[in-house]
Parts: sequence; C-alpha cells; structure tokens
Amino acid sequence: MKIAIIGTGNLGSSIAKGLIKNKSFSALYLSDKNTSAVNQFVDEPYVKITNSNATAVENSDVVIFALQPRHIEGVLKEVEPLITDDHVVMSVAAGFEISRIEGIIGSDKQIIRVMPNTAISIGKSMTCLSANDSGEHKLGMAKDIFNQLGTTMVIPEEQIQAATVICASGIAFWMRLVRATTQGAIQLGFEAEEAHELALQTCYGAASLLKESGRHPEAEIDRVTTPSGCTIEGLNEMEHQGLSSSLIKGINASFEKINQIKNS
Ligand SMILES: NC(=O)C1=CN([C@@H]2O[C@H](COP(=O)(O)OP(=O)(O)OC[C@H]3O[C@@H](n4cnc5c(N)ncnc54)[C@H](O)[C@@H]3O)[C@@H](O)[C@H]2O)C=CC1
Ligand SMILES: O=C(O)[C@@H]1CCC=N1
Repeated sequence: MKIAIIGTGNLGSSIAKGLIKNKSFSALYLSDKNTSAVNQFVDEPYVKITNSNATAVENSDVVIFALQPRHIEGVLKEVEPLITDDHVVMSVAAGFEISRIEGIIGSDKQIIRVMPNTAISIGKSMTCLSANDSGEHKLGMAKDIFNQLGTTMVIPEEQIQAATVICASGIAFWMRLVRATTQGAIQLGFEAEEAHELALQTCYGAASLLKESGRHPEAEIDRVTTPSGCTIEGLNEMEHQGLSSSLIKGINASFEKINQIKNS
C-alpha cells in the first residue's frame, strides 16, 4: 500500500515513525513545507520526503492529512483536483468534521477521520476511527493499518471530539500525572532520575494490571489500601484536594475548547 502523510509535525512524524518501524507500506511519501522532523528517515527504503503535497497525493492510495485545523482547509483545496475515487482520505485534524472535508473534496470520496495519539510512534496509540458513507467499507483497511500501531476503536463521528480529549490530549494529562508523582518523590528524597524511573514503572504497572486482569480500578485500589494504612491516607487527602474532580473538570474544559475549534 502506498501511503502519504501531509504535514509531518508532531503527529505526522509520529505516525511516520510507527509506520516505518512496522515497514507496513510499499511507498511512504512524507510531505511538508518544513521536513526537518522527518529528515532522519531520508535513507529508509521506500520513503520519499518532499515539499510537494501534489506529488504525495498523486503517488499514494491513502493520504493522511496531519495538519493543524487552520491549515487543512487550504491544503485540501490545493490538492482537491488530484484526489480520485480510489484514494482513501484520512484526516487527524482535531475538530475538523467529515462534512467540512466533503464540502471541499466531495461526499463521493472515501473519507476516514482518524484520532490517534503520539504513542503511535512506538506502536501504542489508542486510535479512534469514523468514516463517511463512501469510506465505510474502508474502515477494515484503516483498522489493519492502525492496529499495527496500537489499538483501534470504530466510533460514531459525534464521539470523535470526546475521543480527542480522552486519548489524544490524554497523553499530556497522563504525562502531567507522572511528572507530579516525580516531584513528590524528589520531595521525599529521591534523585530526579530515580524519582522519574519510580513514577514511570509504577504507572506502567498500574496500566498493565488493569489491562491484563480486566479488573476495575477500585478493585485494584482495594488490594493496596491496608486498613489505617498510608495509601488510604494519601488517597483521601488527594480527593479532599479535588484530584478526581479536577481531572473531570479538566476533561470537560478540554471538550468545551474542542467544540469551539469545531465551530470556528
Ligand atoms: N499532536 C498531537 O498529539 C495530536 C494532534 N492532532 C491533530 O493533528 C494535527 C497536527 O497536529 P501537530 O502534528 O501537533 O501539528 P504540527 O504543527 O506539529 O504539524 C503540522 C505540520 O503541518 C505542516 N504544514 C503547514 N502547512 C502546510 C502546507 N501548506 N503543506 C504542507 N505542510 C504544511 C507544518 O509545517 C507542520 O510540520 C492537528 O490538527 C491536531 O489537532 C490529533 C491528535 C493528537
Ligand atoms: O491540543 C490539541 O488541540 C491537539 C488535539 C489533541 C492533541 N493535540
């Protein structure tokens, strides 16, 4: 399969890295005005780096638009004459609805909205997908691509905004929790590097426990909280300070913002 990525910034280059790691293409075109984030891949087999969006579209079956919401409209208009009925057009642009893409390239074109996160670069993305009517039958193919780069879930387009907050912005939310844990560990006397390692492996262990056991987080918490022990003391103080509440409020603020982006 010949894949093009237009826009190779933070997310586009992460997708490229994941695809290159899996060698899951017969050609990969990476197009950007500024290719500095992907120049490291210049010697990879079957990878072509270009400043020409047109060249990328003309030489691919699947085109992934990884542009900021304010740039995608202009680029779609630029390459619209080159998009054929055989292309599968994918967009990761947050808040940019399928109907807006259809308005530029036509509803007869196969369009899939893809919402991955930056963990796609190491094959650990949670990627949500939804398609227009014309692209529905290509969802299986899209799942095949993104399942190699993590886990996928097909959802209705109305839920893509929420998925953006939970899964894409979610990477930043979890990073901040790891960072805060590290700061706490330094205060308790660990060197910064040790603190980071302790926080990271514990976070990894917690996520792995849930994934592998299938148990509810509270069931795992019950196994840790010794009566009158230090864990429940810490947890209750965190909740008095609004830990769950502030996370939920942050998620809602993020969701409100993405809906503003959608309507702008
Ligand atoms: N960064 C993330 O974790 C995630 C981002 N997204 C969405 O992905 C999209 C891209 O985000 P980022 O990669 O963070 O942005 P970015 O700004 O890092 O990358 C965008 C790239 O597009 C390029 N570009 C701009 N105009 C162009 C043009 N006319 N032709 C070719 N290339 C052009 C820029 O040079 C830049 O490298 C956004 O819509 C964002 O909402 C979605 C999920 C996660
Ligand atoms: O912050 C943003 O708006 C984009 C969408 C999700 C991750 N980055």
